[in-house]
Amino acid sequence: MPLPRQVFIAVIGAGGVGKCFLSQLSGLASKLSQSPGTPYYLSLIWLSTSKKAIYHADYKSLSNWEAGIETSTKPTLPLSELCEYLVKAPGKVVLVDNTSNQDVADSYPTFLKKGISIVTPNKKAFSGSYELWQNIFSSASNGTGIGGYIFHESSVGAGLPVISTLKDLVETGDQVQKIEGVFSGTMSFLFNSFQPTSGGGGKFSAEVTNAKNKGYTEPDARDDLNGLDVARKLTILARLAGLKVESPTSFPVQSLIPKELESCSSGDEFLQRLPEFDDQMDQLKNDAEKEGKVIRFVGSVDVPNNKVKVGLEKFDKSHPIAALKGSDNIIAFYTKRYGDNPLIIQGAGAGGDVTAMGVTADLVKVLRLLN
Ligand SMILES: NC(=O)C1=CN([C@@H]2O[C@H](COP(=O)(O)OP(=O)(O)OC[C@H]3O[C@@H](n4cnc5c(N)ncnc54)[C@H](OP(=O)(O)O)[C@@H]3O)[C@@H](O)[C@H]2O)C=CC1
Ligand SMILES: N[C@@H](CC=O)C(=O)O
Ligand code: NA
Repeated sequence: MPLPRQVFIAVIGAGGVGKCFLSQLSGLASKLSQSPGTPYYLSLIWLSTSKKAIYHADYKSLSNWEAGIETSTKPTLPLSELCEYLVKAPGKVVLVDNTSNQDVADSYPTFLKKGISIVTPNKKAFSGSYELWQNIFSSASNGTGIGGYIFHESSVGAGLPVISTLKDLVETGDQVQKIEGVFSGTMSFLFNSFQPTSGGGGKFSAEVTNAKNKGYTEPDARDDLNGLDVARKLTILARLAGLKVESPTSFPVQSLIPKELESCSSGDEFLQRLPEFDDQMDQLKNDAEKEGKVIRFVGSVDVPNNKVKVGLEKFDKSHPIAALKGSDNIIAFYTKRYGDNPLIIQGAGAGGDVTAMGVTADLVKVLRLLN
């Protein structure tokens, strides 16, 4: 029987998602090490945050990473040096980007061209410029060339199988006509708690803080409230459906950031001042209530008409979108094959563990391909 091959794992980002991923990785690694005949075993060789890193020059596996990264005094390396370090590893490498950093995203083509595979929940790589999107996929192998593999399931709907489903629809020749629903765990949680269908609900600003504390928001919650997070997800889905969307700001996106707070210099200052605007949100809620409706933050991609939009809409209380709970997303694919009854995916759309699950599942897909 051939000896199992070592696959080296490098992780950038150890926040809410990163920590959950590392815990799932250790479960996966120990499961693999106990299964007879496994073709590979996993070694964590790199872990970094924005300032610090832990790694060994001789590619020895990292142990006790949690304390290690906490107490490390080693500065992180520039991305070009990280790439050089990983390229020289004595085996295949998978880079796991658990940041929301644009520079890391911009460097994917470089890593991929060197044969390093990537799995990530970072939306910025796939919703930045169309040129970056093309560069990433022309540098990747995904079955054809010599580059690394890339998967990004958790960049839309966290661990929910949204991207894999859309790819399956497109690759099997279905025609996607419309994709619509609730694409943000934060926005879902905010409106489900601020205006539940049963009445009552908390103050909008307090729910924003709750969403942040639960790990649903982007590192800066303004990236959720300005609609850009949903716009990024729709950009990704629209591109996968065949539309050449130039950027997440190339279509109408409604922002919930009050004008007066657009100039806040930090996310913390923004959260501190947000309660001053609770009355404005209450007004929207009361207006909807008078019509017997609730407000929810939704988005849609209309493929034949090449239209994408993101913003608030009112829904009857009996509508499935109105009845969502917690951080649930609901995503409906209207296609030629599915006709009037769309294919629907629903479930938690944010949170460390459910997001890390999509990343870990992508890692398993890469491992199968590396085999
Ligand atoms: N949270 C969720 O529910 C979901 C998140 N995602 C995506 O997952 C990613 C991570 O989110 P989350 O874990 O919540 O974010 P956090 O803010 O909790 O963690 C981000 C981590 O990335 C690190 N980081 C930031 N910039 C860099 C950099 N340039 N180099 C190295 N490390 C860096 C941070 O380090 P430091 O602490 O030093 O700043 C931190 O460890 C994001 O792209 C997000 O959009 C996707 C779906 C759902
Ligand atoms: N902030 C995002 C995280 C997942 O993509 C959200 O709330 O949906
Ligand atoms: Na997903």
